[in-house]
Parts: sequence; C-alpha cells; structure tokens
Amino acid sequence: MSIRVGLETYTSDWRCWMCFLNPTVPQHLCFVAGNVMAVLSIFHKPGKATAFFRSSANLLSHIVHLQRKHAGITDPFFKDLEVISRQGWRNLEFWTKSSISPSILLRPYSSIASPAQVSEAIKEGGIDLTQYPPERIRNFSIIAHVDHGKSTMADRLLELTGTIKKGHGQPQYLDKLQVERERGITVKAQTVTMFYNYAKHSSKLDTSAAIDTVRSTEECKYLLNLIDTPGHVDFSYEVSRSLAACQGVLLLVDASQGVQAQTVANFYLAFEADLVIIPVINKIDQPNANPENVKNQLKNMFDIDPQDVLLASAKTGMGLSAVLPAVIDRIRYPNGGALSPLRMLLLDSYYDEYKGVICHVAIVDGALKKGEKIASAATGQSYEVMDVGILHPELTPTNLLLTGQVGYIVTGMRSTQEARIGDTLHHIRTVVEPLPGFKPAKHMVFAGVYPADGSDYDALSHAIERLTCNDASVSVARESSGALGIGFRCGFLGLLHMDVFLQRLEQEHGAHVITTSPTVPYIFEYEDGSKIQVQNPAILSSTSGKRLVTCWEPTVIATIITPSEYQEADLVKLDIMLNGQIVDALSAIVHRSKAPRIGREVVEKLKKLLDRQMFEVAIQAAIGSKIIARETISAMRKNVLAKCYGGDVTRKRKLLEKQKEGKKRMKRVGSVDIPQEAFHQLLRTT
Ligand SMILES: Nc1nc2c(ncn2[C@@H]2O[C@H](COP(=O)(O)OP(=O)(O)OP(=O)(O)O)[C@@H](O)[C@H]2O)c(=O)[nH]1
Repeated sequence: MSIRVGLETYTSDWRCWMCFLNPTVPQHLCFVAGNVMAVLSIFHKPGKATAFFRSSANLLSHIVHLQRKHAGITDPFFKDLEVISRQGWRNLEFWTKSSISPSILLRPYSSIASPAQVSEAIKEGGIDLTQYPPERIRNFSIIAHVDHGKSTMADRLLELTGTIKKGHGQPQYLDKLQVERERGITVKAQTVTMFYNYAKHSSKLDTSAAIDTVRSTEECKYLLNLIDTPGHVDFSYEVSRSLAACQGVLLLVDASQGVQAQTVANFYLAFEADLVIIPVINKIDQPNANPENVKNQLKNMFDIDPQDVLLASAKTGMGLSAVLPAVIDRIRYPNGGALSPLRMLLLDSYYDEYKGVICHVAIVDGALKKGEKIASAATGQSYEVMDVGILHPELTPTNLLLTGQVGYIVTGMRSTQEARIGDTLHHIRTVVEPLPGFKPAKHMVFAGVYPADGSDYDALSHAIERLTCNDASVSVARESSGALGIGFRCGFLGLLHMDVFLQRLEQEHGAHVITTSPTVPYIFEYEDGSKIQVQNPAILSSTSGKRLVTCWEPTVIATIITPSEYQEADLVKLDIMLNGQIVDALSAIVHRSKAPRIGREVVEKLKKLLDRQMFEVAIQAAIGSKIIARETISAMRKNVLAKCYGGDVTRKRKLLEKQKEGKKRMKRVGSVDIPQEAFHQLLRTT
C-alpha cells in the first residue's frame, strides 16, 4: 500500500514534518507544510483526496478525532494510515507541483520524539493533553472593577468543573497570598486549568476545514484556562499581562454599582487586544440590583448588545450554568501553529525554595516535552525542562504542553533575573521570531527601601530579587543615604502597590525595612537647558549650583464626555424629618436605587451634628410616607429632683410624672434647632 502526499501550495521555507501525535497506537504519519497556511492533501488513490486541510490546526484536530475512533477503526482513511505507518515513512510516494525532491524535506517532528516516549510521558503525567487540540481549548480572563466578584466567580467555575470540591477550600480560592487574604483584594493574576464536558454539536468545531473532522453530537471535553485578575488600578499591569495569554474575557459588572472606572479601563484593555468580551452582570441577588440599568450603561458606553449580556450571581450560583457554554461558543480557540517550531510566552514566574524559579508559560506555537532543551530569546541562555505541567489548580505534571495550552515549566533557572516576563522561549537550535512581549510598566510612585538593620543589606537584596521575580512591575535601583546606609530606590505603580510590595517583603521573605516618603517623578529644568527626572529629593543636592527655571509634575488631561440629552430616570423626593416635621432645606431628588443609602447617610450624619435637646428627637428619612432610615437622639434629662432634699416620696414622683408629661408635649410640638454650622457641614459632605 502506498500513499501520496501532495503539497499544493507552500511558502519559501516549507518543509514536511512527520508527527507522531498518537501516543497509544503505532505511528500515524501525517504531513503538513511549513506554517499554518500550507495546504496538504493526502490521497488514497491518485487524484482522489480523502482528507484536505487548510491549516495544521485542522489537521491536528482530525488526527485527534482519528485517535478517538481508533478503538472501533471504522474510518478507512485511518486504517490505511495505520498500515502505511507500519511500513515506515520511507515507502511513501510524494509528488509536489515543484520539482523539489521530497526526500530532503522530510524530518521527524522534533518536539515529540516517538510515540512510545509520548505514551510514557502521559503515563507519568496522568493527564493526557493530546486530547486537547487548539479547537478544544479556550483561554479567558475574568476582568472587572474592584470587588465586582471576580474571585468569587472563579470559585464557582472551579466548583462547576470539579477542579475544587464544593464547600472545600477557602473562599476566593485563587487569592493565595497572605496579603490578598488579609486585605480581601486580589493583587496577583492567577491561572488555573479546568476540564469541562460540553454537549454541543461538534460539527461547529471547524467550519473552515474542507472535511468535517468530527461531526458527532456527543459530549466534548474542553480544556479551559481561566485567569483571575486584580481589579484595583495599581495592579492593572497584571491584567494586561494576563490578556496576552487569552482570546477572550468575562467582563463582570456589579448589578447595583454598574459600570465603574476599572470596568472602563479593563474593557478597553481587552478591546484593544482584540479579545472577545462576554459581559456578565454579577450580584443579581442583591436587593438593590438593577440589571436593566447596567445593560443600558453597557449599551451606551461600549455598544454591547443587551442580548449578549449574561446575568449571574457568583454568590448563589444563579445563572452560572450559561457562563462556560458562552465561553466555548463565543471565544475563539488559540490559533497557533500546532506543528510549527515551539514558541512560548513567559507570563509570570516565582521562586520556589525547592524547585528554583517556576515559570508560567503560554504555548503559542508548537509543543514542549519534559527533558527537552529550550533557550531564551532575550538572553540566549539555554535550559533543560525538568518539569512541565498545568495548574489544576495546583502544579500538576503532564510532561507535555501543546499549542494553545497554558501551564508551568521548571527549568534550571536559579537566578530570578533570568526569568524575564514577556520573554519568548523556544527549542534550542531553532530560530524563531520573538513574540511581542509586554509593554514596560509605568512607575508612578518612587520610594527608598532600606534594611531596618544596616547589616541586613544582603538579605534585603536577596528578598527583593525574589519578590520582583513574582512582581515584574517594580523597578529597583541601588541607592545610598547618609542616614540610612545602602538601600534601593523602588518604583511602583501606585501607593497601594507600594504598600502591598512592602507587606509581601516582610510576610513572604522576612525582610524588615524602613521606607522613605513616597514621591512621584518630577522633572526639574535648569537655566542651562538641562532637565533631570527627580525620583529622589537627595538628587537635588548635586544640582545646587544650577539655577532652576521650571518644575514639572505628572498630570492627567482627561476628557469627560456626557450626553447632551437627559434621559428617563427613576427619581424620588427624599425628605428628612425631625420629629415628624420635614426640613425642606434637606429634601433632595435622588435615584430610587440610591435613596436608602443616601437617606441612611444623612440621618447618621445629622445625629452626630445635632445637639441633644430636652426631649427625644427622631431623625427620619422618608420617600412619601415610607420611612427608609431612622436615628434617635435621646433626651437630655433635667434633674427635677435636684432641690428636693429628703422629704416626701409622693412629691418626687409627682415631679417626675410632670417632667414626663412635659416631654411628651415638647416632643409633639417641639421644633428642633439645626445650627447653621451643622447645615453647612451636612450639605458639604452629602
Ligand atoms: N451578594 C453578592 N455578593 C457577591 C457576589 N459575588 C461576590 N460577592 C461579594 O463581593 C465581595 C467581593 O468579591 P470578590 O470576589 O473578592 O471580588 P473581586 O472582584 O475578586 O475583588 P478584587 O480582586 O479585590 O478586585 C465579596 O464580599 C463577595 O462575597 C454575588 O454574586 N452576590
């Protein structure tokens, strides 16, 4: 039996790869040309194509399908391939439209040496990642404003896919750092791999393929990589890095707060990266949730079709069953070259006492196997891959990572300086075009960081080096101070970022430090035309001889765009009453959804501002006759018995009864004085 492989189009550097992608059966020989756009036809008989692929990704998908069907061997094409594979690839007969001899083009697919080895690798690793060609992979982030529920949503998705057990593990599972748990905020993006069974017609898998590789409606298993990101603006560098490994995002918006500053910023990060955006209105279980209002905001601000918006509650689980199907249906799969030379993006790294530097990577093209030699495009340094796997949810060895997958690698890297975030890693002795990497972080705040005990400089240096391995957005330069000795000038993305970094230095690395007061970068311009950037006031002593002309400070030029028409709104009159009487100067027109909060705030403030009276004062906020908030100022008690020394008990009782009666009357008719000052304070702060 012979087979003809025809290369109908090809690029100048085309080549044929032999792949051994089926680890469980004897070799199946498949051939693709060069990069993804080459076209390959495999013929049973001359002139009759049984399989025709427009991209190596489609080919890979077909191979996986064949592997699946292997048990029953129903596909004649598969049978033929198997027969041929036993005979060995040298028996194959090639023809091409060019006159180039195919024999010089054939070489083994370098990253997966032999089926036996792959099979062994899977056995060791436990999880067979070859079941997940790019078409079965979705990489997505959860992005949102602070506290809109990203980590809680991640918890629910982990439970839904059985990645963690329901009720086990702590809430906000992916917030693993002590600082995150203590502050209740996410500061590090965290990746996790989930497996999800989705019953969907798989003929939709690849409509571009001329052959429909899998046409069944059986349940398909997908590999989903989820990245939970921070919401605070100081950690937006984490968000932008995470998006580089994704093809789509879940954009969460709190159903009562609506679109907030970081919703807008994160939306544009995803939009500019050309990612598919799935809007999810979260926290719909809240009493003041207003999903319709939020849908309108999304429509007006981002032109999001209200029909595309999902409604969910990460707390109760309501609406969550629609989230992962939407991820699979709407987000495109990673479109790297499955059979191209390996290119992986270094997303993140951290230092582990036992394993050394652990790198999180996204496989953009090709495949990686344990034991292979890789090199860094940035430094040229080469390493052996000692361990490779996925985060499911903790480090889970798979011994293999294929195109589109996100996972971790352990190499011989000892120094954190070697793990450069945004670097491209590739097989040694292959030349690849480096990936674009990440934009450098823009530091907004600088401060000196010195060891509390001068003799701890080396320990601090070590601690900073390890922590910056996990937080590449911090800049570090050595500096010295007359008073504090030798230390570092560090640049941060904001004050919260600085605070978190210092807390992590102490908690995770035991470093006790003294910090100088933070400063933004200023520019000083001198009479001789020179300009210097000042991140440290000490620098100015070296310029004392020069005449300063101008100082510049960072500023933001913002444009606020507001609609010129007013729109329909659900407004109510909020009244504030003192002992049942409306204080008209304090009445306000507010949105119905905000009335309870504003009402509560005003009555609480009034209670603090008003003096106590001889009678009890009820402070109430009301919409019409409905009281929505209330505070009470208790009465000042006059000692009516002060002048009754000893004597008649009946007289004392009478005096107290009279006082009680009087107070009742006062309460009914009494008007409360609101001092002018209290008015001003109240109006200033509401
Ligand atoms: N009522 C209600 N509360 C929720 C829901 N989802 C999250 N929360 C609560 O909202 C708060 C913030 O939730 P997180 O998941 O930490 O929010 P986050 O967006 O990850 O926060 P950052 O990472 O710090 O930006 C927590 O108290 C959650 O319990 C929800 O669907 N309904």
